[in-house]
Amino acid sequence: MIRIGTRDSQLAMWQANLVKDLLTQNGHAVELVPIKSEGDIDLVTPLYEIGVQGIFTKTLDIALLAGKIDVAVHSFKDVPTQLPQGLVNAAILERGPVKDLLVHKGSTAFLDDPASAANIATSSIRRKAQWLRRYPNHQLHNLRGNVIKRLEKLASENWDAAIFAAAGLERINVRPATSLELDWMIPAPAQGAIVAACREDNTAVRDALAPLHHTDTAICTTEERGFLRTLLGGCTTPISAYAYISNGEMFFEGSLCSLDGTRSFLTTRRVAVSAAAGTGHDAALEILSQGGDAVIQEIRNAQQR
Ligand SMILES: NCc1[nH]cc(CCC(=O)O)c1CC(=O)O
Repeated sequence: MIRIGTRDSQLAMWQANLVKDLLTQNGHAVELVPIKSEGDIDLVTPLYEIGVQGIFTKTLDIALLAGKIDVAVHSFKDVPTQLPQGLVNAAILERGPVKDLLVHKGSTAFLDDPASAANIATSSIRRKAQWLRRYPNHQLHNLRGNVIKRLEKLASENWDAAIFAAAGLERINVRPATSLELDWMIPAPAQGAIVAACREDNTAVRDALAPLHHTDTAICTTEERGFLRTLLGGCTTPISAYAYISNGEMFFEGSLCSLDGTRSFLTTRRVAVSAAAGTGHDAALEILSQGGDAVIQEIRNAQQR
């Protein structure tokens, strides 16, 4: 029996059920194990020694390390670039919707006029920075919680719109008709991809997960996360990256924005898939050498306050 741990948000359940269905189709016996909260899990080893990071992923990672579950399913964009010791990303599933969406309330006139005023909700500093760069006069508001809570909050507030990952809304079938894709906004590294992690030494589960691995998605998200790792590491950051593969080539774009959106760096790469490894790292070094290092220092200082 393969035990898949899942948190109880609708998106987490959807993702865990996808992995369950795929494993079941391959003849495995699978059960879902609800993981309540960090407080419920007793562990002898202190967290800082395990090296678990990642606000959305650590509860499941701890359950994996404690042997309470065999598989943890995560939104790959929530997974720190530095994995806890003893765990592996055994399968990176084929990517779903990648882009960010604007959920609005019927009117989007404020999008066409750069001098317009509007109230836009998002707690992501990546989305804030890119938005302010394009619409410097708009007012941004914090909006936290799971997808359903955020949609409810948007409806109850006097805001014009809020920004969501397309994957989060479309997978659980709650994308409102009043929404549009932000084709100009570069997504978070690994947005729209799902990863199934397990213990490094659990060869039976690694073998079971191997057929779920999607090579092109893995190549692209590895470079996106490499870009993030070289620039800053695992914190939430105004760092975006997106890569896709077409006709044997990988097209990569990565950007870094200052928190207020006034300065931004963009770099693009086009490489043969066979030479993709290191593209994200290389792109990050270019941005650092062109003045991005000063922006990164500002972000670090702001996060220490
Ligand atoms: N930050 C939380 C989070 N982690 C993954 C998703 C959506 C699914 C995905 O991008 O894979 C979301 C919600 C959002 O950003 O709106």
